[in-house]
Amino acid sequence: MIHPLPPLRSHPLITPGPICGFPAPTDTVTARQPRGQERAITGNRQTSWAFADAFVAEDEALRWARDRARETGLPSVSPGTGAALRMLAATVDAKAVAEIGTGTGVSGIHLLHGMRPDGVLTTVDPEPDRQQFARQAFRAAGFAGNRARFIPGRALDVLPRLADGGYDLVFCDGDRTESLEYLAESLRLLRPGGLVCFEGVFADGRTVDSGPQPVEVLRLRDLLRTVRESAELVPSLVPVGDGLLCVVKR
Ligand SMILES: C[S@@+](CC[C@H](N)C(=O)[O-])C[C@H]1O[C@@H](n2cnc3c(N)ncnc32)[C@H](O)[C@@H]1O
Repeated sequence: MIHPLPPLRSHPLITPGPICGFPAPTDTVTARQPRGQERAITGNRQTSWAFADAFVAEDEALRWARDRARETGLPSVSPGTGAALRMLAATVDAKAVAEIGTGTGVSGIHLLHGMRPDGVLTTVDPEPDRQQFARQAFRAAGFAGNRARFIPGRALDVLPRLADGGYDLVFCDGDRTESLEYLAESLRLLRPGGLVCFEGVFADGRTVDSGPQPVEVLRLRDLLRTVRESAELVPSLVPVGDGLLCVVKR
């Protein structure tokens, strides 16, 4: 006997009414003039971008960590970038993740959510006050103290002390002028099949701007060229947040 599927709305995980900011259903579509249509599509693209960035909801601990970052004028990963990091950590079944640039812990919480329940995040930042906020945020998010190892210091002083091939994922969100050095260190730290991600490679649009650019943008371009030309790497530049460069080490 075939049981008819229940209507979608009656599923316990699906709430009736507008969800995730979808517009209300409509029966009528008004024909538009071509120019109006172009404007609408451009507007829809921006709305789609904002929709994608807010697609995965953030909890109280993440909001707290974001507020601490905002108070100190520190950028943190966007919700969409956080969701991508969480998904990527889950995809590689990450047990060991290294993070450059702890900040107040926004990216760290997302990474920990995606990692295995016994996974450990090693996070490096020269500012102990920021790491202290991150420690509190991780606790508020429900992670046991042994899930994170906080190392105060600059990445290029600390990373050489970490084990070769011992990491599933490296997330780089520190000093953009050191991007190429972070790549070299990350490739040493990663196991084959591991993943390195770089936050902020669009540099607010300056990476593709033809005008004169600061050294951090020139280094980001060097990074992009290097990963694109390497036969050992599988790169993808994901247009989320301010640009997330993801690179798999074969
Ligand atoms: C953009 S914030 C990181 C935000 C964090 N990933 C988040 O989403 O919450 C950049 C951080 O990198 C740190 N930083 C700057 N230079 C660094 C270096 N050489 N090594 C490691 N971290 C560095 C800064 O102190 C700052 O906390």
